[in-house]
Amino acid sequence: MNFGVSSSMDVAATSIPSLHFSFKSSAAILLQAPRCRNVCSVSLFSGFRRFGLRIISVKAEQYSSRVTDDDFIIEDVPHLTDFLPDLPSYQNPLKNSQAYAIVKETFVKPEDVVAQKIVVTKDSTRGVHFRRAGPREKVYFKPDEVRACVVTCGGLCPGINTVVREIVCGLNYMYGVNDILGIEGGYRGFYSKNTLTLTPKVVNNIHKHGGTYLRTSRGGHDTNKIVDNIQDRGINQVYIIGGDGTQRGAALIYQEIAKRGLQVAVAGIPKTIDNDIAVIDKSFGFDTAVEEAQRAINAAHVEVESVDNGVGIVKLMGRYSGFIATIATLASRDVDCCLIPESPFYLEGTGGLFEFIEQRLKENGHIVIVLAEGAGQDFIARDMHAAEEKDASGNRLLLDVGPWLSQKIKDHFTKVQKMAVNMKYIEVSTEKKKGREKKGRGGEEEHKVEKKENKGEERRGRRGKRRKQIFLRVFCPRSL
Ligand SMILES: Nc1ncnc2c1ncn2[C@@H]1O[C@H](COP(=O)(O)OP(=O)(O)O)[C@@H](O)[C@H]1O
Ligand SMILES: O=P(O)(O)OC[C@H]1O[C@](O)(COP(=O)(O)O)[C@@H](O)[C@@H]1O
Repeated sequence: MNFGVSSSMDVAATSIPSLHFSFKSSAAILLQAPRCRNVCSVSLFSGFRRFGLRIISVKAEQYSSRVTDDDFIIEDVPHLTDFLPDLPSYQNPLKNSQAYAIVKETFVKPEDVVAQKIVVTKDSTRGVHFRRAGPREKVYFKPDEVRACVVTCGGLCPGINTVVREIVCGLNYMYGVNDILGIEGGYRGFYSKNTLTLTPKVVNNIHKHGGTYLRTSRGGHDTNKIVDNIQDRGINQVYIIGGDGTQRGAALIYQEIAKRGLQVAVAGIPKTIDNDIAVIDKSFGFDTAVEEAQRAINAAHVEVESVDNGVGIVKLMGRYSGFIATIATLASRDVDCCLIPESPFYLEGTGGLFEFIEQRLKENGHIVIVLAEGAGQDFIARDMHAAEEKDASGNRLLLDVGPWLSQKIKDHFTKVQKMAVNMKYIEVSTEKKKGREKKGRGGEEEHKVEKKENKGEERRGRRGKRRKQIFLRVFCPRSL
Protein backbone atom coordinates (compact mmCIF):
# COMPACT_ATOMS: atom_id res chain seq x y z
CA MET A 1 0.00 0.00 0.00
CA ASN A 2 1.12 3.44 -0.59
CA PHE A 3 -0.80 5.96 1.33
CA GLY A 4 0.73 9.34 1.05
CA VAL A 5 -0.70 10.95 4.12
CA SER A 6 1.41 14.00 4.18
CA SER A 7 3.66 14.90 6.99
CA SER A 8 1.36 17.55 8.33
CA MET A 9 0.89 17.17 12.03
CA ASP A 10 -2.84 17.30 11.98
CA VAL A 11 -3.07 14.41 9.57
CA ALA A 12 -4.92 16.71 7.26
CA ALA A 13 -3.13 15.43 4.26
CA THR A 14 -2.08 18.04 1.81
CA SER A 15 -1.47 15.65 -1.00
CA ILE A 16 -3.82 12.80 -0.60
CA PRO A 17 -3.09 10.34 -3.31
CA SER A 18 -5.75 8.98 -5.49
CA LEU A 19 -7.44 5.96 -4.12
CA HIS A 20 -8.47 3.20 -6.40
CA PHE A 21 -10.60 0.29 -5.55
CA SER A 22 -10.31 -2.70 -7.64
CA PHE A 23 -13.23 -4.92 -7.37
CA LYS A 24 -11.43 -7.45 -9.42
CA SER A 25 -9.14 -8.42 -6.68
CA SER A 26 -11.33 -8.72 -3.68
CA ALA A 27 -8.53 -7.44 -1.52
CA ALA A 28 -7.03 -4.87 -3.70
CA ILE A 29 -7.00 -1.26 -2.87
CA LEU A 30 -4.39 0.78 -4.51
CA LEU A 31 -3.45 3.89 -2.74
CA GLN A 32 -1.23 5.34 -5.29
CA ALA A 33 0.88 8.32 -4.45
CA PRO A 34 2.52 10.43 -7.03
CA ARG A 35 6.07 9.40 -7.81
CA CYS A 36 5.77 6.12 -6.00
CA ARG A 37 8.30 3.49 -6.95
CA ASN A 38 5.90 0.70 -7.05
CA VAL A 39 2.68 -0.02 -5.50
CA CYS A 40 1.78 -2.83 -3.39
CA SER A 41 -1.19 -3.87 -1.72
CA VAL A 42 -3.43 -3.67 1.01
CA SER A 43 -3.78 -7.24 0.26
CA LEU A 44 -4.41 -8.91 3.31
CA PHE A 45 -7.35 -10.90 3.97
CA SER A 46 -4.91 -13.64 3.49
CA GLY A 47 -2.85 -12.30 6.33
CA PHE A 48 0.62 -10.89 6.32
CA ARG A 49 3.42 -13.29 5.86
CA ARG A 50 5.91 -10.63 6.55
CA PHE A 51 4.95 -7.67 8.57
CA GLY A 52 8.04 -5.66 8.25
CA LEU A 53 10.71 -7.06 10.41
CA ARG A 54 8.29 -9.01 12.44
CA ILE A 55 7.59 -12.35 10.94
CA ILE A 56 4.10 -13.36 11.63
CA SER A 57 3.21 -16.94 11.37
CA VAL A 58 0.23 -17.25 9.14
CA LYS A 59 -0.98 -20.69 8.35
CA ALA A 60 -0.09 -21.79 4.88
CA GLU A 61 -3.65 -22.26 3.76
CA GLN A 62 -4.41 -18.59 4.40
CA TYR A 63 -2.74 -17.51 1.21
CA SER A 64 -1.56 -19.27 -1.83
CA SER A 65 2.11 -19.46 -2.55
CA ARG A 66 2.81 -20.55 -6.11
CA VAL A 67 6.24 -21.60 -7.34
CA THR A 68 7.03 -21.88 -11.02
CA ASP A 69 9.84 -23.86 -12.64
CA ASP A 70 12.22 -20.94 -12.68
CA ASP A 71 11.87 -20.22 -8.94
CA PHE A 72 9.39 -17.43 -9.44
CA ILE A 73 7.34 -17.44 -6.25
CA ILE A 74 4.14 -15.47 -5.90
CA GLU A 75 2.54 -14.96 -2.52
CA ASP A 76 -0.88 -14.42 -3.93
CA VAL A 77 -3.97 -12.74 -2.63
CA PRO A 78 -6.94 -15.06 -2.65
CA HIS A 79 -9.71 -13.95 -4.94
CA LEU A 80 -13.45 -14.35 -4.88
CA THR A 81 -13.23 -16.41 -8.05
CA ASP A 82 -11.06 -18.95 -6.19
CA PHE A 83 -14.22 -20.20 -4.52
CA LEU A 84 -16.85 -18.67 -6.81
CA PRO A 85 -15.37 -19.48 -10.23
CA ASP A 86 -18.44 -18.52 -12.24
CA LEU A 87 -18.80 -14.93 -11.02
CA PRO A 88 -19.65 -12.51 -13.81
CA SER A 89 -17.35 -9.52 -14.27
CA TYR A 90 -18.07 -5.96 -15.40
CA GLN A 91 -16.18 -3.05 -16.85
CA ASN A 92 -14.52 -0.93 -14.18
CA PRO A 93 -16.51 2.32 -13.69
CA LEU A 94 -13.20 4.20 -13.68
CA LYS A 95 -13.21 3.76 -17.44
CA ASN A 96 -15.97 6.34 -17.60
CA SER A 97 -14.31 8.75 -15.24
CA GLN A 98 -13.06 11.96 -16.83
CA ALA A 99 -9.97 11.85 -14.67
CA TYR A 100 -9.02 8.34 -15.68
CA ALA A 101 -10.25 7.96 -19.18
CA ILE A 102 -7.34 9.93 -20.60
CA VAL A 103 -4.66 8.34 -18.45
CA LYS A 104 -2.73 5.56 -20.09
CA GLU A 105 -2.15 2.49 -17.95
CA THR A 106 -4.86 3.39 -15.48
CA PHE A 107 -5.36 -0.24 -14.75
CA VAL A 108 -3.02 -2.68 -13.16
CA LYS A 109 -2.48 -5.77 -15.24
CA PRO A 110 -3.49 -9.02 -13.60
CA GLU A 111 0.02 -10.35 -14.06
CA ASP A 112 1.76 -7.32 -12.44
CA VAL A 113 3.74 -8.21 -9.34
CA VAL A 114 6.13 -6.48 -6.98
CA ALA A 115 9.42 -8.20 -6.14
CA GLN A 116 10.28 -8.64 -2.50
CA LYS A 117 13.97 -8.10 -3.13
CA ILE A 118 15.02 -5.17 -5.25
CA VAL A 119 18.73 -5.82 -5.12
CA VAL A 120 19.63 -8.95 -7.05
CA THR A 121 22.69 -10.44 -8.70
CA LYS A 122 23.03 -12.08 -12.10
CA ASP A 123 22.73 -15.48 -10.45
CA SER A 124 19.90 -14.70 -8.05
CA THR A 125 16.84 -16.87 -8.13
CA ARG A 126 13.71 -15.02 -9.19
CA GLY A 127 12.46 -15.11 -5.62
CA VAL A 128 9.30 -13.98 -3.89
CA HIS A 129 6.78 -11.63 -5.47
CA PHE A 130 3.51 -10.10 -4.34
CA ARG A 131 0.48 -9.33 -6.43
CA ARG A 132 0.41 -5.66 -7.32
CA ALA A 133 -2.64 -3.85 -6.04
CA GLY A 134 -4.56 -1.37 -8.08
CA PRO A 135 -7.65 -0.93 -10.21
CA ARG A 136 -8.32 -3.76 -12.62
CA GLU A 137 -10.08 -3.39 -15.91
CA LYS A 138 -12.77 -5.82 -14.85
CA VAL A 139 -14.59 -5.76 -11.54
CA TYR A 140 -16.89 -8.26 -9.87
CA PHE A 141 -19.57 -6.02 -8.37
CA LYS A 142 -22.09 -3.68 -9.94
CA PRO A 143 -21.99 -0.36 -8.02
CA ASP A 144 -25.67 -0.41 -7.13
CA GLU A 145 -25.33 -3.91 -5.71
CA VAL A 146 -22.52 -3.00 -3.35
CA ARG A 147 -23.11 -2.68 0.36
CA ALA A 148 -19.71 -1.88 1.84
CA CYS A 149 -18.62 -1.52 5.43
CA VAL A 150 -15.54 -0.06 7.09
CA VAL A 151 -14.15 -1.02 10.49
CA THR A 152 -11.10 0.18 12.43
CA CYS A 153 -9.55 -2.18 15.00
CA GLY A 154 -6.66 -2.28 17.45
CA GLY A 155 -4.22 0.54 18.12
CA LEU A 156 -4.43 4.07 16.79
CA CYS A 157 -2.21 5.70 14.23
CA PRO A 158 -2.26 9.14 12.65
CA GLY A 159 -4.18 9.10 9.40
CA ILE A 160 -6.81 6.45 10.16
CA ASN A 161 -9.60 8.95 9.58
CA THR A 162 -8.00 9.98 6.31
CA VAL A 163 -8.10 6.36 5.18
CA VAL A 164 -11.75 6.00 6.22
CA ARG A 165 -12.57 9.19 4.34
CA GLU A 166 -10.75 8.04 1.23
CA ILE A 167 -12.51 4.68 1.24
CA VAL A 168 -15.91 6.35 1.48
CA CYS A 169 -15.16 9.08 -1.07
CA GLY A 170 -13.34 6.69 -3.41
CA LEU A 171 -16.18 4.19 -3.36
CA ASN A 172 -18.76 6.88 -3.86
CA TYR A 173 -17.19 9.32 -6.31
CA MET A 174 -15.11 6.90 -8.34
CA TYR A 175 -17.19 3.76 -8.26
CA GLY A 176 -20.71 5.06 -7.74
CA VAL A 177 -21.31 3.12 -4.53
CA ASN A 178 -23.98 4.69 -2.33
CA ASP A 179 -24.40 2.17 0.44
CA ILE A 180 -21.52 2.32 2.92
CA LEU A 181 -21.77 1.42 6.59
CA GLY A 182 -19.41 2.25 9.43
CA ILE A 183 -18.91 -0.47 12.03
CA GLU A 184 -18.35 1.17 15.39
CA GLY A 185 -15.80 0.10 17.97
CA GLY A 186 -13.68 -2.50 16.18
CA TYR A 187 -14.48 -6.12 15.43
CA ARG A 188 -16.96 -6.55 18.26
CA GLY A 189 -18.97 -3.63 16.88
CA PHE A 190 -20.21 -5.94 14.11
CA TYR A 191 -22.51 -7.65 16.57
CA SER A 192 -22.67 -5.35 19.59
CA LYS A 193 -23.40 -1.96 18.08
CA ASN A 194 -25.58 -0.30 15.49
CA THR A 195 -23.98 0.75 12.24
CA LEU A 196 -23.39 4.29 11.03
CA THR A 197 -24.20 5.45 7.54
CA LEU A 198 -21.11 6.79 5.82
CA THR A 199 -21.38 9.26 2.99
CA PRO A 200 -18.83 11.73 1.60
CA LYS A 201 -20.68 14.44 3.50
CA VAL A 202 -20.50 12.56 6.79
CA VAL A 203 -16.76 11.95 6.49
CA ASN A 204 -15.93 15.32 4.95
CA ASN A 205 -14.02 16.68 7.92
CA ILE A 206 -12.98 13.60 9.84
CA HIS A 207 -9.40 13.69 8.56
CA LYS A 208 -8.87 16.89 10.52
CA HIS A 209 -9.24 14.97 13.76
CA GLY A 210 -7.03 12.37 15.33
CA GLY A 211 -8.07 8.95 16.59
CA THR A 212 -10.68 7.04 14.67
CA TYR A 213 -14.09 8.38 13.84
CA LEU A 214 -15.36 4.82 13.89
CA ARG A 215 -13.82 4.12 17.30
CA THR A 216 -11.81 1.00 17.97
CA SER A 217 -11.28 -1.81 20.48
CA ARG A 218 -8.80 -4.46 21.45
CA GLY A 219 -9.37 -7.90 22.93
CA GLY A 220 -11.06 -10.85 21.33
CA HIS A 221 -14.01 -11.23 19.04
CA ASP A 222 -16.17 -13.96 17.59
CA THR A 223 -15.44 -14.57 13.88
CA ASN A 224 -18.62 -16.56 13.30
CA LYS A 225 -20.79 -13.84 14.79
CA ILE A 226 -19.08 -11.27 12.55
CA VAL A 227 -19.71 -13.32 9.43
CA ASP A 228 -23.31 -13.99 10.54
CA ASN A 229 -23.72 -10.26 10.87
CA ILE A 230 -22.15 -9.57 7.48
CA GLN A 231 -24.59 -12.05 5.98
CA ASP A 232 -27.61 -10.70 7.88
CA ARG A 233 -26.90 -7.12 6.88
CA GLY A 234 -26.26 -8.01 3.26
CA ILE A 235 -22.76 -6.56 3.31
CA ASN A 236 -20.62 -7.65 0.37
CA GLN A 237 -17.45 -5.58 0.79
CA VAL A 238 -15.60 -5.37 4.09
CA TYR A 239 -12.75 -2.87 4.56
CA ILE A 240 -10.71 -3.60 7.68
CA ILE A 241 -8.13 -1.09 8.92
CA GLY A 242 -5.74 -2.28 11.59
CA GLY A 243 -2.40 -3.70 12.66
CA ASP A 244 -1.07 -7.24 12.70
CA GLY A 245 -3.67 -8.56 15.18
CA THR A 246 -6.42 -7.06 13.08
CA GLN A 247 -5.05 -8.63 9.91
CA ARG A 248 -4.94 -12.05 11.54
CA GLY A 249 -8.59 -11.51 12.38
CA ALA A 250 -9.29 -10.43 8.78
CA ALA A 251 -7.69 -13.62 7.48
CA LEU A 252 -10.05 -15.70 9.65
CA ILE A 253 -13.08 -13.69 8.54
CA TYR A 254 -12.10 -14.28 4.92
CA GLN A 255 -11.70 -18.00 5.55
CA GLU A 256 -15.14 -18.22 7.11
CA ILE A 257 -16.64 -16.27 4.19
CA ALA A 258 -14.92 -18.61 1.72
CA LYS A 259 -16.15 -21.63 3.69
CA ARG A 260 -19.72 -20.36 3.45
CA GLY A 261 -19.23 -19.50 -0.25
CA LEU A 262 -20.42 -15.89 0.18
CA GLN A 263 -19.78 -13.26 -2.46
CA VAL A 264 -18.13 -10.97 0.02
CA ALA A 265 -14.79 -9.24 -0.59
CA VAL A 266 -12.55 -8.56 2.38
CA ALA A 267 -9.80 -5.95 2.17
CA GLY A 268 -7.23 -5.59 4.92
CA ILE A 269 -5.61 -2.18 5.17
CA PRO A 270 -2.42 -2.40 7.20
CA LYS A 271 -1.91 0.19 9.89
CA THR A 272 1.41 0.78 11.53
CA ILE A 273 3.11 3.95 12.59
CA ASP A 274 6.46 2.20 12.30
CA ASN A 275 6.55 1.74 8.51
CA ASP A 276 7.95 -1.74 9.01
CA ILE A 277 6.11 -3.46 6.20
CA ALA A 278 8.68 -4.30 3.63
CA VAL A 279 6.70 -4.48 0.40
CA ILE A 280 4.78 -1.23 0.57
CA ASP A 281 6.11 2.21 -0.15
CA LYS A 282 5.11 3.74 3.16
CA SER A 283 2.61 3.05 5.90
CA PHE A 284 0.20 5.85 6.73
CA GLY A 285 1.00 7.74 9.93
CA PHE A 286 4.72 7.24 9.58
CA ASP A 287 5.42 10.73 8.25
CA THR A 288 3.52 12.31 11.10
CA ALA A 289 5.50 10.28 13.63
CA VAL A 290 8.76 11.33 11.99
CA GLU A 291 7.73 14.95 12.02
CA GLU A 292 6.84 14.79 15.70
CA ALA A 293 10.10 13.02 16.39
CA GLN A 294 12.00 15.85 14.75
CA ARG A 295 10.38 18.34 17.06
CA ALA A 296 11.72 16.36 20.01
CA ILE A 297 15.17 16.17 18.46
CA ASN A 298 15.13 19.88 17.80
CA ALA A 299 14.14 20.58 21.40
CA ALA A 300 16.96 18.39 22.68
CA HIS A 301 19.46 20.02 20.37
CA VAL A 302 18.50 23.53 21.44
CA GLU A 303 18.87 22.52 25.08
CA VAL A 304 22.25 20.82 24.87
CA GLU A 305 23.76 23.40 22.56
CA SER A 306 23.24 26.00 25.23
CA VAL A 307 25.21 24.29 27.98
CA ASP A 308 28.65 22.78 28.50
CA ASN A 309 28.96 19.06 27.88
CA GLY A 310 25.31 18.81 26.97
CA VAL A 311 24.07 15.28 26.35
CA GLY A 312 20.61 15.08 24.82
CA ILE A 313 18.83 11.74 24.68
CA VAL A 314 15.62 11.42 22.69
CA LYS A 315 13.61 8.21 22.95
CA LEU A 316 11.27 7.57 20.04
CA MET A 317 8.68 4.98 19.03
CA GLY A 318 9.89 1.78 17.48
CA ARG A 319 9.69 -1.46 19.41
CA TYR A 320 11.00 -3.70 16.70
CA SER A 321 12.14 -1.31 14.03
CA GLY A 322 14.16 1.86 13.80
CA PHE A 323 12.57 3.50 10.79
CA ILE A 324 11.05 6.41 12.73
CA ALA A 325 14.34 6.99 14.59
CA THR A 326 16.47 6.67 11.48
CA ILE A 327 14.43 8.86 9.19
CA ALA A 328 13.92 11.52 11.89
CA THR A 329 17.68 11.44 12.48
CA LEU A 330 18.48 11.86 8.83
CA ALA A 331 15.92 14.62 8.43
CA SER A 332 16.97 16.64 11.45
CA ARG A 333 20.76 16.81 10.83
CA ASP A 334 21.24 17.52 14.57
CA VAL A 335 21.70 13.95 15.73
CA ASP A 336 25.13 12.50 16.43
CA CYS A 337 24.13 8.95 17.15
CA CYS A 338 21.02 6.88 16.45
CA LEU A 339 20.43 3.58 18.24
CA ILE A 340 17.87 1.18 16.77
CA PRO A 341 16.61 -2.32 17.58
CA GLU A 342 18.08 -3.82 14.42
CA SER A 343 21.62 -2.89 15.30
CA PRO A 344 23.24 -3.91 18.60
CA PHE A 345 25.49 -1.48 20.45
CA TYR A 346 27.78 -1.56 23.45
CA LEU A 347 28.99 1.05 25.90
CA GLU A 348 32.55 0.42 27.08
CA GLY A 349 35.86 0.25 25.25
CA THR A 350 36.98 0.97 21.73
CA GLY A 351 34.07 1.62 19.40
CA GLY A 352 31.69 1.82 22.36
CA LEU A 353 29.13 4.53 22.93
CA PHE A 354 31.04 6.13 25.83
CA GLU A 355 34.10 6.61 23.65
CA PHE A 356 31.98 8.21 20.96
CA ILE A 357 30.24 10.55 23.40
CA GLU A 358 33.55 11.64 24.88
CA GLN A 359 34.94 12.33 21.45
CA ARG A 360 31.90 14.40 20.41
CA LEU A 361 31.91 16.38 23.68
CA LYS A 362 35.57 17.22 23.16
CA GLU A 363 35.04 18.21 19.54
CA ASN A 364 31.67 19.85 19.75
CA GLY A 365 30.72 20.45 23.39
CA HIS A 366 27.42 18.63 23.06
CA ILE A 367 25.87 15.50 21.62
CA VAL A 368 22.35 14.39 20.66
CA ILE A 369 21.54 10.68 20.82
CA VAL A 370 18.34 9.24 19.40
CA LEU A 371 17.03 5.92 20.69
CA ALA A 372 14.27 3.78 19.30
CA GLU A 373 12.24 2.24 22.12
CA GLY A 374 13.41 -1.28 21.31
CA ALA A 375 17.12 -0.49 20.98
CA GLY A 376 19.63 -2.54 22.96
CA GLN A 377 17.05 -4.78 24.64
CA ASP A 378 19.28 -7.85 24.94
CA PHE A 379 22.16 -5.77 26.19
CA ILE A 380 20.03 -4.04 28.84
CA ALA A 381 18.49 -7.35 29.90
CA ARG A 382 21.96 -8.80 30.48
CA ASP A 383 23.07 -5.68 32.30
CA MET A 384 20.02 -5.64 34.56
CA HIS A 385 19.80 -9.44 34.85
CA ALA A 386 16.17 -8.99 33.91
CA ALA A 387 13.98 -11.99 33.15
CA GLU A 388 11.95 -11.77 29.97
CA GLU A 389 8.37 -10.75 30.64
CA LYS A 390 5.46 -10.86 28.24
CA ASP A 391 2.21 -8.96 28.02
CA ALA A 392 -1.22 -10.54 27.77
CA SER A 393 -0.85 -10.89 23.99
CA GLY A 394 2.49 -12.66 24.32
CA ASN A 395 4.60 -9.68 23.23
CA ARG A 396 7.90 -9.26 24.97
CA LEU A 397 7.71 -6.41 27.48
CA LEU A 398 10.38 -3.85 26.71
CA LEU A 399 12.90 -2.64 29.23
CA ASP A 400 13.03 1.13 29.31
CA VAL A 401 16.16 1.98 27.40
CA GLY A 402 15.89 5.76 27.93
CA PRO A 403 16.35 6.12 31.70
CA TRP A 404 18.74 3.14 31.71
CA LEU A 405 21.06 4.73 29.17
CA SER A 406 20.79 8.17 30.78
CA GLN A 407 21.91 6.69 34.09
CA LYS A 408 24.74 4.72 32.49
CA ILE A 409 26.09 7.82 30.75
CA LYS A 410 25.78 9.90 33.88
CA ASP A 411 27.58 7.28 35.99
CA HIS A 412 30.34 6.84 33.47
CA PHE A 413 31.13 10.52 33.01
CA THR A 414 30.72 11.71 36.58
CA LYS A 415 32.16 8.71 38.42
CA VAL A 416 34.66 7.26 35.95
CA GLN A 417 35.71 10.22 33.81
CA LYS A 418 35.19 12.80 36.58
CA MET A 419 33.51 15.02 34.06
CA ALA A 420 30.18 16.77 34.64
CA VAL A 421 27.64 16.36 31.88
CA ASN A 422 24.35 18.20 31.41
CA MET A 423 21.74 15.61 30.55
CA LYS A 424 18.46 16.30 28.84
CA TYR A 425 16.09 13.39 28.31
CA ILE A 426 13.13 13.69 25.97
CA GLU A 427 10.64 11.00 25.22
CA VAL A 428 8.03 10.84 22.49
CA SER A 429 5.61 8.14 23.36
CA THR A 430 2.19 6.83 22.57
CA GLU A 431 0.48 6.92 25.88
CA LYS A 432 -2.97 7.49 27.12
CA LYS A 433 -3.20 11.07 28.17
CA LYS A 434 -3.36 11.15 31.91
CA GLY A 435 -4.63 14.71 31.98
CA ARG A 436 -2.19 15.69 34.69
CA GLU A 437 1.48 16.27 35.23
CA LYS A 438 3.05 13.19 36.67
CA LYS A 439 6.26 12.43 38.42
CA GLY A 440 9.05 10.72 36.57
CA ARG A 441 10.33 7.36 37.59
CA GLY A 442 12.70 8.50 40.30
CA GLY A 443 10.31 11.13 41.62
CA GLU A 444 12.10 13.62 39.42
CA GLU A 445 10.25 16.51 37.88
CA GLU A 446 8.85 15.87 34.49
CA HIS A 447 7.91 18.76 32.28
CA LYS A 448 5.60 18.22 29.42
CA VAL A 449 6.90 20.81 27.03
CA GLU A 450 4.61 19.94 24.24
CA LYS A 451 1.36 18.24 23.75
CA LYS A 452 0.49 17.56 20.20
CA GLU A 453 -2.10 15.61 18.38
CA ASN A 454 -0.73 12.62 16.63
CA LYS A 455 -2.04 9.16 17.40
CA GLY A 456 -5.26 10.98 18.15
CA GLU A 457 -5.37 14.64 18.96
CA GLU A 458 -6.10 15.82 22.43
CA ARG A 459 -9.82 15.98 22.38
CA ARG A 460 -12.74 14.10 23.70
CA GLY A 461 -14.06 11.27 21.62
CA ARG A 462 -17.69 11.11 20.67
CA ARG A 463 -18.38 9.22 23.86
CA GLY A 464 -16.46 11.73 25.94
CA LYS A 465 -13.42 9.51 26.42
CA ARG A 466 -9.86 10.66 26.04
CA ARG A 467 -8.10 9.64 22.86
CA LYS A 468 -4.67 8.16 22.70
CA GLN A 469 -2.06 10.58 21.47
CA ILE A 470 1.57 10.97 20.95
CA PHE A 471 3.02 13.48 23.30
CA LEU A 472 6.41 14.77 23.97
CA ARG A 473 7.74 15.18 27.42
CA VAL A 474 11.03 16.35 28.78
CA PHE A 475 12.44 14.87 31.91
CA CYS A 476 14.70 17.16 33.86
CA PRO A 477 15.74 14.69 36.52
CA ARG A 478 17.25 16.53 39.45
CA SER A 479 19.61 13.66 40.02
CA LEU A 480 21.29 13.94 36.65
N1 LIG B 1 -4.34 -13.77 16.47
C1 LIG B 1 -5.50 -13.20 16.23
N2 LIG B 1 -6.45 -13.89 15.56
C2 LIG B 1 -7.64 -13.31 15.28
N3 LIG B 1 -7.98 -12.06 15.67
C3 LIG B 1 -7.08 -11.35 16.35
C4 LIG B 1 -5.80 -11.87 16.67
N4 LIG B 1 -5.12 -10.92 17.36
C5 LIG B 1 -5.94 -9.86 17.47
N5 LIG B 1 -7.12 -10.10 16.86
C6 LIG B 1 -8.27 -9.20 16.77
O1 LIG B 1 -7.84 -7.96 16.22
C7 LIG B 1 -8.18 -6.88 17.08
C8 LIG B 1 -7.07 -5.88 17.11
O2 LIG B 1 -5.85 -6.53 17.46
P1 LIG B 1 -4.74 -5.84 18.35
O3 LIG B 1 -3.63 -6.81 18.47
O4 LIG B 1 -5.35 -5.34 19.61
O5 LIG B 1 -4.31 -4.53 17.54
P2 LIG B 1 -3.52 -4.31 16.17
O6 LIG B 1 -4.39 -4.76 15.07
O7 LIG B 1 -3.26 -2.86 16.18
O8 LIG B 1 -2.26 -5.16 16.26
C9 LIG B 1 -8.46 -7.47 18.43
O9 LIG B 1 -9.51 -6.75 19.03
C10 LIG B 1 -8.84 -8.91 18.14
O10 LIG B 1 -10.26 -9.03 18.10
O1 LIG C 1 2.10 2.75 23.57
P1 LIG C 1 1.76 1.53 22.76
O2 LIG C 1 0.35 1.48 22.32
O3 LIG C 1 2.20 0.27 23.40
O4 LIG C 1 2.56 1.69 21.40
C1 LIG C 1 3.95 1.76 21.39
C2 LIG C 1 4.56 0.97 20.30
O5 LIG C 1 3.66 0.81 19.23
C3 LIG C 1 4.27 1.28 18.06
O6 LIG C 1 3.88 2.61 17.91
C4 LIG C 1 3.87 0.44 16.86
O7 LIG C 1 2.47 0.26 16.84
P2 LIG C 1 1.69 0.13 15.46
O8 LIG C 1 2.53 -0.73 14.56
O9 LIG C 1 0.40 -0.49 15.85
O10 LIG C 1 1.49 1.50 14.93
C5 LIG C 1 5.74 1.23 18.31
O11 LIG C 1 6.53 2.06 17.60
C6 LIG C 1 5.79 1.58 19.75
O12 LIG C 1 6.95 1.07 20.25
